[in-house]
Amino acid sequence: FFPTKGLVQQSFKSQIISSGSTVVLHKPQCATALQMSIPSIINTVQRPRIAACALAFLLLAVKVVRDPRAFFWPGAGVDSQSKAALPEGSLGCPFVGYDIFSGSKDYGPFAKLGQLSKKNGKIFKIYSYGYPLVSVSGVDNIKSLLKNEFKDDGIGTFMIGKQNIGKIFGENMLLYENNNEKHSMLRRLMGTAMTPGAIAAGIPSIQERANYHINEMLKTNQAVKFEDAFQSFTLDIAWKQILGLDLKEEEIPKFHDAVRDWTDGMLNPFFLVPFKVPGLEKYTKAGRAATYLRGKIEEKISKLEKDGPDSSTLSKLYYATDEDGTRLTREQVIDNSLLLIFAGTETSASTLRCAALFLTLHPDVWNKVRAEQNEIKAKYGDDLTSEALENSVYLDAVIKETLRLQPVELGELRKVKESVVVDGKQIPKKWYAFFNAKQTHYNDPSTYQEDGSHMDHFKGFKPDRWLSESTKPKEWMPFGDGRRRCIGERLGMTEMKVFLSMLARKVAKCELVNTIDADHEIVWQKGNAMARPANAECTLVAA
Ligand code: HEM
Repeated sequence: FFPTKGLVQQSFKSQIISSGSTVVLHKPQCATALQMSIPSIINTVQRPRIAACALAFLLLAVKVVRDPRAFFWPGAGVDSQSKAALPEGSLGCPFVGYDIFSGSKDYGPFAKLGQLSKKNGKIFKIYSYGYPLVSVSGVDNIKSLLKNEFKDDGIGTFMIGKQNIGKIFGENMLLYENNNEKHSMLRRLMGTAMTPGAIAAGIPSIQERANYHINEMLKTNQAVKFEDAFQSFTLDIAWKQILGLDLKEEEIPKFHDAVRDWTDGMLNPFFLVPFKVPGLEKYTKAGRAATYLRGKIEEKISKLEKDGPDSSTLSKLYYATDEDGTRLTREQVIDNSLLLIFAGTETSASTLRCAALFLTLHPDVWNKVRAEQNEIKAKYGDDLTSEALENSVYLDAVIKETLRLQPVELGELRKVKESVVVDGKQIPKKWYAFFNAKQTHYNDPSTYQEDGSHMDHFKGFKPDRWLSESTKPKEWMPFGDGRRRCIGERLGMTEMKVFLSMLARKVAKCELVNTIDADHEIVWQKGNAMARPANAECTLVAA
């Protein structure tokens, strides 16, 4: 009776007073008195409460009945104006959805997304981490979605959101620019660093770094880890080619660690908290790494101002000038140099690790790569040029086939500003859409096999399919599409080709040591942005 104790007494009192006599209440009488008084208690006290509860309940029931989806999966309301149906697929567990980021040993990152992609059609809906999402696959569907990018009633890029990034990530990065004009301007100016001529000028320094790492691997008699070699190689491209730094041998590991600490910080969801509070960033590893990297870029800009342009990407960004004389600001140069490191390192290193794995699993393919490189070397000499790389057609096919099997699985999330219809399916306003490259590759009619073997790493890796128009995959988009298509595609392809062509010239045989488990399956790392074989070690035999 706790909440109504006083009122029960009050009610008794009123009955006693109304009978006009003195009453001693014994226990049974007490119960009867209580029974008698319940209606009046309810009348006096509970009615407003019950009424409030009932009203709330009613409102809730109306909400659930009117749009159960929006209730159980907040944010997943439907645009009732649109006649198009929602995509197929289930939103998953109410309020929670699916953990699409979860990976597994036999699949790698995004195993859950992979499972859902296999189960559903080309366009399907899911709910994850509080967001209603639509996965879009198929080249035509993806083009149809992305053509709305940057329109006021179209789609914008979501990810973390520019306002949350702060000093550590850089507010001027192309990746977070959702303003149409600003994005176009940044891309035009940054594009000058990615032209065929600009990339060709960087080939000698990329080759020098590839040679260094391959020679280091060949020096040891032990098994070497792909991971170490490829990550160090792409991190070297970052300081040597992208930033154009002249690091002393002893400073190279410091630079590598700084990039790793900085990117680890950015990929950690908790990092955003300290970086929203100005000044706190310097107390974190990622913040200190960002300060070091910014310092290096500042030093290089001062050098460029003193000595004039050189062949680095940073120099191209610094001197890029638009037709109307617009140039990138100092902050734009710094932030976007960092972005190129962020976007280019992990992607190229992971793809190289997969390519090396597939080449070691397929000695026949490796031998063909070697035969081609021997011919190229005989024709163009030891020094790699853009011509030599362009004519390395089989090597090109190896990399494309690697990216067909292991593309970036989850494209950037785009928030849909006004409902769009793709292939007859509604993607409602305020939902998020992303392009699903792996499902696109899976469903490509020119490679499709009923048993799924066209995506199998053992049976499906066939670079030869790229050599003829009739067998060439038609649905291939590992670099995305539309206005945000990867700006570093040419540089990435060049880095990967340079490394693998030097490897093929210097190494006769690679044998895997640790990568395949007892069930003869490849073991994958689980928690990265791109698939990477775990424990990938091999022994190398020099050519
Ligand atoms: C194997 C190598 C690579 C792959 C598979 C890859 C893939 C991608 C993908 C899928 C996107 C997103 C496109 C979209 O959302 O529409 C992207 C964007 C981007 N990539 Fe790459 N990338 C690679 C290498 C590089 C390299 C080497 C760089 C630079 C040095 C780079 C810089 C960028 C940038 C700056 C963007 C954002 C473009 C924008 O928002 O306008 N990428 N990349």
